[in-house]
Amino acid sequence: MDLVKLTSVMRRLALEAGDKIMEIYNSPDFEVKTKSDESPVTEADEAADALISAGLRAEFPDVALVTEEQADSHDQNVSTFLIVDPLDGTKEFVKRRGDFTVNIAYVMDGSPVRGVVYAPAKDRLFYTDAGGNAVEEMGPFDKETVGETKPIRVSTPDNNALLVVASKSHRDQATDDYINKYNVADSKSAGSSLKFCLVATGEADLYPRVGRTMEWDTAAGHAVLVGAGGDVVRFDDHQPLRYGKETFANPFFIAYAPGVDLKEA
Ligand SMILES: Nc1ncnc2c1ncn2[C@@H]1O[C@H](COP(=O)(O)O)[C@@H](OP(=O)(O)O)[C@H]1O
Ligand SMILES: [Mg+2]
Repeated sequence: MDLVKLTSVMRRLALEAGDKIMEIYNSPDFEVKTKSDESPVTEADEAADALISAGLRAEFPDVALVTEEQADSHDQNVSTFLIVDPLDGTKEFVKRRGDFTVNIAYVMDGSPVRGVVYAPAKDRLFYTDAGGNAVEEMGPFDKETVGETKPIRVSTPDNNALLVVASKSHRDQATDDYINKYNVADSKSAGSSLKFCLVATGEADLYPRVGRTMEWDTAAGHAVLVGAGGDVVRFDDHQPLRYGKETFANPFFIAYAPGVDLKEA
C-alpha cells in the first residue's frame, strides 16, 4: 500500500462525500428508508457510498473493500482491507443534529492503521497522516490542497475527574452502570465516530460502548485515536479490538486515553 497516496485519496473522497451529504442535509426534505436491521438510511448515505467506493476502487483496485451500504461486500474473509461508513450517525443526520461523519479506514492484518473521519456539519476533519500520526485539519477545506493541520494527542487523564463521552442515540442503562464505576467530572453525549475523535483530541478521556456497532462504524475513528496515542480494547477482556471478524460485527469496547485506570466489565 502506498500510504502517501492513501492519505490524500481518503482525505479527498471524505471531503467530496461530505459536500454531497451537506447538499442533501440542507435540502428541505429527504426520504428516509429503513434497512433490514431497522436502522435508517437516506439518499445521502447512498450518494456518499457510491462516490467513495468508486473512488477507492479506481485508485486501489487490488485492495479488498468493505462498505456498509453494499451488503455483498460484507461476505468476505479478509484481514487487510479498506472499510467505509459513508454516513455514520444517520439518526443524527435525520434529526438534523449535526453529529454525523464520513469514515474511511485502512485495516492491515486486523488493525486499523489509517483513517479519516470528517464531520461536515461541524467543520471538523481528522485523519492519520502518511506516518500514522493523527492530525486535525482546520477549515475551510480545499479538496486539492491540505490546509493548516495540527497534531492531536490524547489527554493525561485525572482518574478522580474523568471526562466521559457516550452515544447520543444508543445510550442505555448498561452504559450508565459502567460509567458509574468511574469518578466522572463531566459526561457528554455525541453521535457517530466523533466520539473517538473527542478522545483523540483530549476533549474526552473515555468512550465506553456497551452496545452494538459494526467495524465500519469504528475503524476510522479507531485509527485516528491510535494515531493520537489512544487505544481501543474489548469490553469483556480488555484485549485489542480486532478487525476482519465474521460479519464485521464488533463486540462491546472501550476507547480511552491510556492514563485511564480501566474498570472491569
Ligand atoms: N443494533 C445495532 N446493530 C448494529 N449496529 C448498530 C446497532 N445500533 C447502533 N448501531 C450502529 O451505531 C451507529 C451509530 O452510532 P452512535 O449511536 O454512536 O451514534 C450506527 O451507524 P449508522 O448511523 O452508520 O447506521 C449503527 O451502525
Ligand atoms: Mg455507521
